[in-house]
Amino acid sequence: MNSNANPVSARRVYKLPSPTGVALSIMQLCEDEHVTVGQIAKLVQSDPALTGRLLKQANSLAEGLRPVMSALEAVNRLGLQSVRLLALSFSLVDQHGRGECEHFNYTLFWSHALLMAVAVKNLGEMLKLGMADELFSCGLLSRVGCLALATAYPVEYSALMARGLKPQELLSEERKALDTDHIAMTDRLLKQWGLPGALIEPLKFHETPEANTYAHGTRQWRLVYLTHLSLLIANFVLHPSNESAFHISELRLVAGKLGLDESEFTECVDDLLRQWRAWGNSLSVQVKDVTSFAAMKESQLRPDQCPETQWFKVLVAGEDAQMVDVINTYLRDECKYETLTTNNSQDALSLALKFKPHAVLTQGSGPLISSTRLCQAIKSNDWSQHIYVMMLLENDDEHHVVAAFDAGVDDCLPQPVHLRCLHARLQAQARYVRISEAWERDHKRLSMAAEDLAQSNQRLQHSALTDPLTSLANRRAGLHTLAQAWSSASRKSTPFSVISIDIDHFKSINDVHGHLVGDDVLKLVSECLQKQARKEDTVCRWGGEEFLVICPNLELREGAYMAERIRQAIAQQPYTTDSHSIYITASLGIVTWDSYVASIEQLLGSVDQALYAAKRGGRNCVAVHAKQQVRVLKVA
Ligand SMILES: Nc1nc2c(ncn2[C@@H]2O[C@H](COP(=O)(O)OP(=O)(O)OP(=O)(O)O)[C@@H](O)[C@H]2O)c(=O)[nH]1
Repeated sequence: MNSNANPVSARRVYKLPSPTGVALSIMQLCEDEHVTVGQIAKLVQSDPALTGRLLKQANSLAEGLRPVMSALEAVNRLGLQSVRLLALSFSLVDQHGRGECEHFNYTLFWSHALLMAVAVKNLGEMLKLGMADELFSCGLLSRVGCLALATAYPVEYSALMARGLKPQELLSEERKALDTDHIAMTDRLLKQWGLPGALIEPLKFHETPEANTYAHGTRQWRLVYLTHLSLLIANFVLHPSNESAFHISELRLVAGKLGLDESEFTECVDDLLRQWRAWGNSLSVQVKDVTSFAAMKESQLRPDQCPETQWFKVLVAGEDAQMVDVINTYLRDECKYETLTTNNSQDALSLALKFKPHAVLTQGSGPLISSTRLCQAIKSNDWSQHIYVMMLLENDDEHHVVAAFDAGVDDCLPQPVHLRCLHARLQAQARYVRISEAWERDHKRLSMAAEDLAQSNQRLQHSALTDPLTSLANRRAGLHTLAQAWSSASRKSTPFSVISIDIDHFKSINDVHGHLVGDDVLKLVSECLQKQARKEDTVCRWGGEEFLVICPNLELREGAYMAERIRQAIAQQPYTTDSHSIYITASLGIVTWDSYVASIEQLLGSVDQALYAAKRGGRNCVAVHAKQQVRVLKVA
């Protein structure tokens, strides 16, 4: 495809945030595998601001160590990879403090990014999830995709920003408008700049942690929640809202998921707020003067700081300018609502789209049809149908009232409007909005808790039935499978075979090479068994160095072949280290269900007898228990 055909993608090629000057030279020099610390330190020295910031970083990491005083010492202490990432990060902060994208708030972006940087670093270090400088850069650049979109598409992105989208709407709107989104852009840039892949991947889920597919509790999973928690902290500090109570409980919930208790978490947040302010001074990034997390929580929750109605937004649309003005002044000054007005009902819908009011007052003094149309339009859109629409009727006769309700209004008031009546009705609606928002929050919290519970139940169930060393089914799960196979075989009179495998002289492997090697040998044998088993077979660790393979629909003859194949596979796959190989063999017993076998215990007793016969027969061989007799099949 001709790239010029799409001006947006053409611009993308060269207009992205990138390091310049000394930082760029450092990044280029670091690509040379023979570069020395001295060469990098010399470059660092040529930029006094960078030297100062690296010294600060090097000294902050080294509690109790002698303070470093020179660029060379700082580079030595931090390491080349850290210096590279920090130089990149600082350069981006310096270069992109402002830009062309009119409605993109560059100051807020960096303030937020810096708070995320310190949060990811501090919490990540506390949770032992990575190296401090890598975590810092990862946090700082975790949303660099937003800056990239503002840089690459200043006009289009400015239009998106002007719409005041909710965070959860931003991604899809970016994709619609730009055919990409900030998460994809962040991913692309971080890969290009060489941040560690192990940090970049989990970062993709920092806004939507519930979408991650990592196993619960793994490092990757914890990194997802670490970056999500850092995002919540930064949002809480920098975007206080009337939903503070909800955000605080969300913060607690996520901190709890990461195993942080309340006081530990509060202390850590206070500490990172202090460091955020210090970094703000050093990087000339504007930060908020926040004293402590506890104080913030309190002030955000104090009713006098957040009047009960300040959050409630009303759009007043009507052609009678004087009346609109009177109503607006009353709602804004007396009722403390956030208001917006228009005298043109044609504009009202597009204004509603931007302003996202909780209520729309439409005045029917002009042709009633325009108010009715506005109401129909509001009620027919997904995004606006929940908005409370009140029509102010010039004439409250039966015909007009019915027509208004037919159009979908939620309420009507006759003119002249009694302002206190209007207020009372809007108050009732505000209460309703509050209750439904609280219900949604509770619902979300409950679903999160239910999801947690379901996950921990799953984990419990899994660990109750799984051998932790080999991840095979354990004895308990094996017994359950045996019972199922037994009942199916008795019902349908179909055969099933059980093969018992015991590693030969395993004790001496432990004695000679140590238990860790012994463990590895057990894992190797279990992998080998899984490879040899059919899809419908169950391989389980029966105990110690003994395994059981339960094979439905397998007759004795085929079972004996399979046992022999297993024996050979184990014998042909030694455990190898750099210095030596350990040759492993196993003895195997096999029995097939037959109607003369009275119980599972008897079946297990028979397979045991076969196994001991194989051991007595010289090991590394298969013995069969059939027709009340035991026979060694083959001695290797
Ligand atoms: N490394 C390791 N060793 C284990 C584990 N479970 C059991 N063992 C060891 O397995 C060894 C089994 O030894 P024995 O029962 O004497 O059997 P063996 O040495 O294989 O001898 P034969 O079966 O007669 O060939 C013991 O030393 C146990 O301590 C485990 O999970 N890891």
